[in-house]
Amino acid sequence: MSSTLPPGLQGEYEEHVSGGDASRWEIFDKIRHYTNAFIVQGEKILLGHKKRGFAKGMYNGFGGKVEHGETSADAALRELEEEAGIQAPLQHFAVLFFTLEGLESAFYIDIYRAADFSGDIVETDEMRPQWFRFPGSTADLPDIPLEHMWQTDKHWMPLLLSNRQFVGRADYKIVDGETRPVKWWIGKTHAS
Ligand SMILES: COc1nc(N)nc2c1ncn2[C@H]1C[C@H](O)[C@@H](COP(=O)(O)OP(=O)(O)OP(=O)(O)O)O1
Repeated sequence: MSSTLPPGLQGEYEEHVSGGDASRWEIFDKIRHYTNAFIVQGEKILLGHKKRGFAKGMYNGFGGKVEHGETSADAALRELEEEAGIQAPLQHFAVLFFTLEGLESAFYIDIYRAADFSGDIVETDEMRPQWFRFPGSTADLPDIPLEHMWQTDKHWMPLLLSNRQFVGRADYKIVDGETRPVKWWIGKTHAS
């Protein structure tokens, strides 16, 4: 099954969803390592509204570049504290690999997940944190704002919420002035 994985990914996964078969996978020279952390508690998930820089105006988990000399796990903890003011027992959960037309490096993103956290959630210069309810939940919270997230997030968000590990790749291009996925593949762990 691993032979079906797109370049940039490793492991044993079964196809969950794919698209854009008319395109070939983009070739990449350089990879930049990033993290992205999600607090998933009961039937709610904590997301941040990006206030500046890359992907300003979009919602995402909390994360950023892994700095020189730092492990991915250290970077995930640092970015969560810098962007949301909290500490959490983050567990490595998934890997996403993206190329974005116009950027020199591909993104290799370690996704982390935790159910608990400590500290007070605070708005920072970079992110405004907010809780959202799971699809189907009656909690008094807004729905996950998928229309203001990266377009491929809707394919793996159900796996994150249902605690199914996954890997995925998407190649994004500028089409009619909009950044859109032209080819994608998401794989999930085999059912036990
Ligand atoms: C293209 O698809 C993407 N989808 C999702 N869901 N997340 C993505 C995608 N591409 C990048 N990301 C994530 C990876 C990181 O968590 C952030 C980007 O981090 P940022 O550029 O803000 O990194 P910092 O180190 O915080 O940067 P500055 O210190 O320069 O602000 O998006």
